[in-house]
Amino acid sequence: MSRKILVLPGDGIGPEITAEAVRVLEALNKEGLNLEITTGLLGGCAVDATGEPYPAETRAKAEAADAVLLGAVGGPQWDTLPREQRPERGLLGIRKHLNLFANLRPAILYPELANASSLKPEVVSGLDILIVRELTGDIYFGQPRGVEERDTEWGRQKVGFNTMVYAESEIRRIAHVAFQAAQKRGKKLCSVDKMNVLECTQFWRDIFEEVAKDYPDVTLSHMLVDNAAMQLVRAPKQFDVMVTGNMFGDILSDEASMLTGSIGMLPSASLDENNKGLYEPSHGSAPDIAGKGIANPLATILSAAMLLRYTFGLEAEAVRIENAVRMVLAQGYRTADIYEEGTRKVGTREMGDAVLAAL
Ligand SMILES: NC(=O)c1ccc[n+]([C@@H]2O[C@H](COP(=O)([O-])OP(=O)(O)OC[C@H]3O[C@@H](n4cnc5c(N)ncnc54)[C@H](O)[C@@H]3O)[C@@H](O)[C@H]2O)c1
Ligand SMILES: CC(C)[C@H](C(=O)O)[C@@H](O)C(=O)O
Ligand SMILES: [Mg+2]
Repeated sequence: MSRKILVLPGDGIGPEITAEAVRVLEALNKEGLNLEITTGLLGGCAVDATGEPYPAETRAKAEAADAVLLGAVGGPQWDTLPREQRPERGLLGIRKHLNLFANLRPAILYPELANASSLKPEVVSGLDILIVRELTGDIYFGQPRGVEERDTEWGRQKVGFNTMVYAESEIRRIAHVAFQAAQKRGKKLCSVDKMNVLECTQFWRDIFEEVAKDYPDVTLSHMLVDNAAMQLVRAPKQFDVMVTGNMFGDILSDEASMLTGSIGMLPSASLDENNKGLYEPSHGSAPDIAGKGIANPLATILSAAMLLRYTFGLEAEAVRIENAVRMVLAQGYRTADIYEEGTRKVGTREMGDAVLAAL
């Protein structure tokens, strides 16, 4: 049986960075992994071609695939479209459609990038955090949402609103993913919420306390999100696995990426209950550098490693890719975002070449 991978390059730097990850997968495929790689449209490029950010053809391809590798979607040229047609809706659409509720975002500092980190080397050296972000609930999807005219305490006027909502079953299933991840790592889980203000997240905390009884070997702690944002830059190594809702996870994972040197280093896996997954760098389409051939492809290449690990159980091949990335960093190859004096500045394609050579 072939292993079916759907590649969705998307917009901006998406096609440039996925091309390098696909070259890595194809190189390994020559050794008989039986990967069957097809491509499709998601995001702004899909809107331009079909009028929809997540067209029916892509939905069918996504259903048929075992795993999806995504570049990134979005860009200013689509920001003024009606909301339903914006590229980001395509991304939210595929996450919801495939039930990809568990988003794993590992923030690992490679020793060679200690000086590229936003923090002092002694504060970050050896950093290895896993952020588990719930991905298909929260204020991102909650109803009601919109803009409408209402009577308010300041008179009748237009009001914008979104709703933060989590069902008990949604909290339980992400809690199990997080506790099990913690069991495999340092047996320490920090759940991040805003229970001092938001009922929804008090409920989140209460459910986590209940689920904790199933995992007596894991130490559960709780932290308010504002403090967590501060602690991440003060003393990030206090964390091992962090778990939080969709919106807080979005923000904290971008913050954590800078501890690793660049957002161009942070891969991610978005999984359903059966390890069908979508794999993508945590960053966006970077319109400011798109088409210049200078984007860092390593987050996408590392996402391809996660794809082999989580969807196909190909641990040895995943480790090979990760070791190749370590090797190119040790050899001094740097894209502009992680460049420092004394290293070799390369573009997207040359970085891909270096990873292939290291493989
Ligand atoms: N998963 C996704 O598809 C995704 C994620 C985030 C943002 N977006 C979309 O991307 C567009 C741009 O968003 P943004 O500017 O806020 O965030 P962004 O992550 O695209 O860019 C933020 C900054 O990081 C830099 N950067 C990002 N990836 C890089 C890489 N691989 N190598 C080097 N530098 C990199 C960019 O040049 C920019 O300066 C928006 O339309 C947004 O909605 C998509
Ligand atoms: C583009 C956007 C919808 C997306 C999100 O907020 O989830 C992105 O920021 C991410 O982190 O994957
Ligand atoms: Mg984000």
